[in-house]
Amino acid sequence: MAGSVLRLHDVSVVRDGNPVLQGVDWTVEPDERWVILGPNGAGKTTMLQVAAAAIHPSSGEAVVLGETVGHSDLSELRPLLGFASTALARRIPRTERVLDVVMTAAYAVTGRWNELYEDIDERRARRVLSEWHLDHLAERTFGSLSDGEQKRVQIARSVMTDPEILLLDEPAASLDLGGREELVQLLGGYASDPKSPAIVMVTHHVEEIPLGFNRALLLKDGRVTAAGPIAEVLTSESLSETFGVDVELTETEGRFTARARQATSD
Ligand SMILES: Nc1ncnc2c1ncn2[C@@H]1O[C@H](COP(=O)(O)OP(=O)(O)OP(=O)(O)O)[C@@H](O)[C@H]1O
Repeated sequence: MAGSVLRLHDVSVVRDGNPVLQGVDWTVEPDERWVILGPNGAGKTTMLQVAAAAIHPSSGEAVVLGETVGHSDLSELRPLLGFASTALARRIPRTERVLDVVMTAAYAVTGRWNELYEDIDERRARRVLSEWHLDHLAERTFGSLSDGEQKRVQIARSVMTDPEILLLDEPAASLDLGGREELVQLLGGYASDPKSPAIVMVTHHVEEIPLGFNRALLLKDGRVTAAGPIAEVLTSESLSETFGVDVELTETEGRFTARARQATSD
């Protein structure tokens, strides 16, 4: 689509009387891949929920894929918004066949089911499974997969409908080193493909930022402390300020690591 995929203008979200997001301005363009970082409770998941049009701003304006949230019927947009989170994954029946977990994402799009669609959807689901290194697991049940495999299935499901924006809430959480690296590598390949949609990923760890991610947004207490090109925004200083810890950030060949600096005694 032409134009921005997401535009937030002076967005605030109040929950239980508490400001969770305050005065957020943010624009996401189709070729951008964003990482959102910030301390626990900073409002990261809430940002994704606004971006997914799952919640309305308490004030300000959110425009998702050209439609203003709260002023338009967004049901037609749903298939164009890919979303993967642990909360969503909990709703997937453990006994469901992996192929069906991915393929059912398409039912919501077509809203119908006949042999022609079955064929097209199954072929697409198998192709998506293969892209996420899951083809050998297509006939297994979701509950029998490892955490890493389940995470990849969630992402495969969220890209099945060929979305225009992909929103990922902590996709590498709870993965061991091998699982994390496999996922980060696959996400890196996906993010680097110009045909891929805009991507927004929330994470707690800079180590989980895949190659190809080109924008970063830092949140603290519901406010954006920095947003823009990743090389400008992700610095030792900005992370230290946002997390309230004296942090040293290192970048090696496009991947990041962060650690707290040792306190020095005078
Ligand atoms: N449904 C809700 N009702 C009341 N408060 C909420 C609700 N959802 C979130 N909050 C509060 O809003 C704040 C931001 O929550 P959010 O989940 O967006 O933060 P986060 O940055 O994703 O946190 P974490 O890193 O811990 O996942 C928190 O203080 C949280 O307790």
